Amino acid sequence: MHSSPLLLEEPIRMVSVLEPSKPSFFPAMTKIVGTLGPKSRSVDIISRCLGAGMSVARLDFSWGDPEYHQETLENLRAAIKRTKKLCAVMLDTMGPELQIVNKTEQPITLEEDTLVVLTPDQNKEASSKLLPLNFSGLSKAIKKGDTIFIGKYLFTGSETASVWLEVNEVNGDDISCLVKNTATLSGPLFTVHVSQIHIDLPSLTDKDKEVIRTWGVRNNIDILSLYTRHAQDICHAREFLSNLGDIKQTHIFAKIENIEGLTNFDGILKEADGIILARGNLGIELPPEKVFLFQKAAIYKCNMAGKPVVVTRVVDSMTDNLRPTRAEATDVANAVLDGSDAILLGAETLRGQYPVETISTVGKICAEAEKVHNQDLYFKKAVKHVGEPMSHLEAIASSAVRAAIKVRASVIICFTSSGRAARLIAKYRPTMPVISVVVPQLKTNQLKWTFTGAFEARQSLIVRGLFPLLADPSHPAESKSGTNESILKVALEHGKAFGIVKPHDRVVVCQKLGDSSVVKIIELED
Ligand SMILES: Nc1ncnc2c1ncn2[C@@H]1O[C@H](COP(=O)(O)OP(=O)(O)O)[C@@H](O)[C@H]1O
Ligand SMILES: C=C(OP(=O)(O)O)C(=O)O
Ligand SMILES: [K+]
Ligand SMILES: [Mg+2]
Repeated sequence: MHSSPLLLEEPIRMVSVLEPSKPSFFPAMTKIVGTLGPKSRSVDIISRCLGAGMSVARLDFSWGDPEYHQETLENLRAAIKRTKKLCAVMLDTMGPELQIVNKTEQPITLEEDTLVVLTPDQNKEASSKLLPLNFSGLSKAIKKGDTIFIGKYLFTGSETASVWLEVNEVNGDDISCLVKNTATLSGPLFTVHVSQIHIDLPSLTDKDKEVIRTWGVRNNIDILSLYTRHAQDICHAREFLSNLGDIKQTHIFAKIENIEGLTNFDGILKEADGIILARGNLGIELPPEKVFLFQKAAIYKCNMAGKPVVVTRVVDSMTDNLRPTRAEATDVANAVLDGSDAILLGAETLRGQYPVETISTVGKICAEAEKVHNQDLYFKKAVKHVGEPMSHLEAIASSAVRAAIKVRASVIICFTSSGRAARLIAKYRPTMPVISVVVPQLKTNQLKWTFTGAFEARQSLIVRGLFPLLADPSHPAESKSGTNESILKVALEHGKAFGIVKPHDRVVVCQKLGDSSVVKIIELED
């Protein structure tokens, strides 16, 4: 891997640190995924989250029933209507996640140096002596001396409510463990992580399939987040989706949670539409001094492949605090400089006290980091990596970005149907927003005629720098004629309303005229 010595544009003027960041009407180029739950499911709060810059909502089926998530989703839809802001929907599966259900929800205190038994008998009640696990195969996969981590669902790492256990003895299906630190586990659900073992459960479990087949299909989900250990996991999930009508278009994001996913990363990246670096679990699995290395190596590979990459667990402490720690604030900026497309918030929005403030704080940090990202160096690396001869579309996309930077365009407008052209432009990390104008196409499945475009538009809401606009379906006939003038007008109006296009600005447009793809530079009047 070639790593970059210069992620920052240098030298940074020291006084720029003291210049207040301009209040921006426009969100950061880096996208924010918010997990919706108890503290973020009313129409009012979701509207404010959208206003603060959330562009993807994650509904996590590791927890909650379909009716609960449906209610949240209906509220999201109402908030989208109210705010007129687009938002994609991500369904997160449970996969082979190990969990302990605490039916009584009474807090459980585990004392250092005492013993606790993990049992697969889920009829038992959780207590400080016995913890019922949702998996019966663990005793066969584990041995004396292994380490087990148990945390609150969406553990943040900053709470004192996580516990480390050391396996003392395996007795049939039961595992007796030594408690390494005193902690009180609270809440209805705890996540269990065992380092470096293979959990013999499919990545897409029967429960996940049921949720996708019913809830996912009913709601036309845009993105599926899949616990991934192997490229085959993605292929299987895609095959499963292919038989489910419209959601065969759903993008599959591979969530890399453990060493298996890390080892098979290249193959997974080839098959997936995007990658989520689940640093919560990975951060436990890897030695602390190696976490940054995986992050940088993985993001680089995603960037060069032109596939979106999402980083999780950035501002855990904002679950209970209005300000992030310095380490967290710096970590967000570094994730942007490393090249991530989006930041995923978990506990912060799901059960945190400040979901809206967290989104806006993370957005502000991202925006500052984007300003000093060394685009020039990045661009050269990306072009070199592609090599020559380039495909036509790759040449067009990179030229559009280069031209836009050279003429200081305020925005790039890209016409696209499949979304491919817009994603390729984003790959070259333009410093200005890209309005991806998705032009609907009429298609039929022999039963009915429908327009494509809505999926494609929403799916770009997780890509750095892309701001989709779904063109009016009354336009597609015109797009065939290749002029698109009236759609372009709408896109410019949209840019003006957003505050990113002003009179006399230069704009780069990428579109097809007849059979040729063209990049043109236009100078606006007033
Ligand atoms: N409806 C459209 N009108 C004009 N140009 C378009 C349209 N859709 C795509 N293009 C242009 O065609 C080229 C291929 O884009 P791409 O997104 O790969 O389209 P698709 O895969 O849907 O044909 C790009 O230059 C893009 O800007
Ligand atoms: C996002 C993560 O996991 P989960 O799906 O459990 O929230 C993570 O581990 O970083
Ligand atoms: K999950
Ligand atoms: Mg996790």
